[in-house]
Amino acid sequence: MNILQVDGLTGGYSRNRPVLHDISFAVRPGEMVGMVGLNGAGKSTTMKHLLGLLIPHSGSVRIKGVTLKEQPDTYRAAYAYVPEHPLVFEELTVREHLRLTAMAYGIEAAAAERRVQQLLGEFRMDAKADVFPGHLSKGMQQKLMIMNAFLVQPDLYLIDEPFLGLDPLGIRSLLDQLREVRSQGAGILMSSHILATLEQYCDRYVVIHEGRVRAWGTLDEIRNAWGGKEGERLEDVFYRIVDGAEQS
Ligand SMILES: Nc1ncnc2c1ncn2[C@@H]1O[C@H](COP(=O)(O)OP(=O)(O)OP(=O)(O)O)[C@@H](O)[C@H]1O
Repeated sequence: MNILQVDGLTGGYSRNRPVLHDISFAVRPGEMVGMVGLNGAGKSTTMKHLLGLLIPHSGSVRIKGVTLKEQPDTYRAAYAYVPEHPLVFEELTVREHLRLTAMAYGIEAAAAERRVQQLLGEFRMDAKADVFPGHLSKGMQQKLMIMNAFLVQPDLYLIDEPFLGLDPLGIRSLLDQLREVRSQGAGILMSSHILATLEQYCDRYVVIHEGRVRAWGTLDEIRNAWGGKEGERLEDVFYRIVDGAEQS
């Protein structure tokens, strides 16, 4: 069973002006899917539907086989979300954020402390463990969001443009951790404009353009569908897809 299944999703911010049209794609357990598209293509709007912040006008979003309406607790407990812009509580330190997340997800205290320590080390945040977010750099705040997600160890990771604020070591740590959770069976959906990095890590791609899926599958499948040459890079295929769409 797919961990995430999006079928014919039409939606957006107002009923009479949908932003997304008939979006379909899926994420399997143990798979990383890259979501790509130009500014305004509909990636964040898609994410908001997956998070349950927007309600589909038609079509459906299933996580672990259930819609948010059918089983809200199962649906919400199955994913962790890393937003593009960090959302932090000003009055909680880094460690307190992580403890709060552990409590909210019912993670046993001793196990949570061990994981927190590991994550602080992995993301080079030991020295900042007892610091308030207002005293962290933007990239460090982003690391806090990322550590929260890995602490929960969900079945599905939803990650919005993670690379822009992170330093090269932070990016490496994120990708290493994602590889590890993927090998343990988690599904990952990651949106990004950094196509060269996505290409190194993702198993499949969904290309969104003007609110519609223009291409979906492995790089080979997408290349074949768009008449690409063998070995052509994601960036070049992407360029032809959106350029072709503009001209059609
Ligand atoms: N809160 C909102 N209310 C109404 N329309 C919105 C809102 N947020 C985004 N939109 C519109 O929805 C469309 C898709 O935007 P979205 O934010 O999903 O794009 P994106 O692919 O995430 O772009 P980017 O790469 O710039 O983050 C755009 O036309 C945008 O103007």
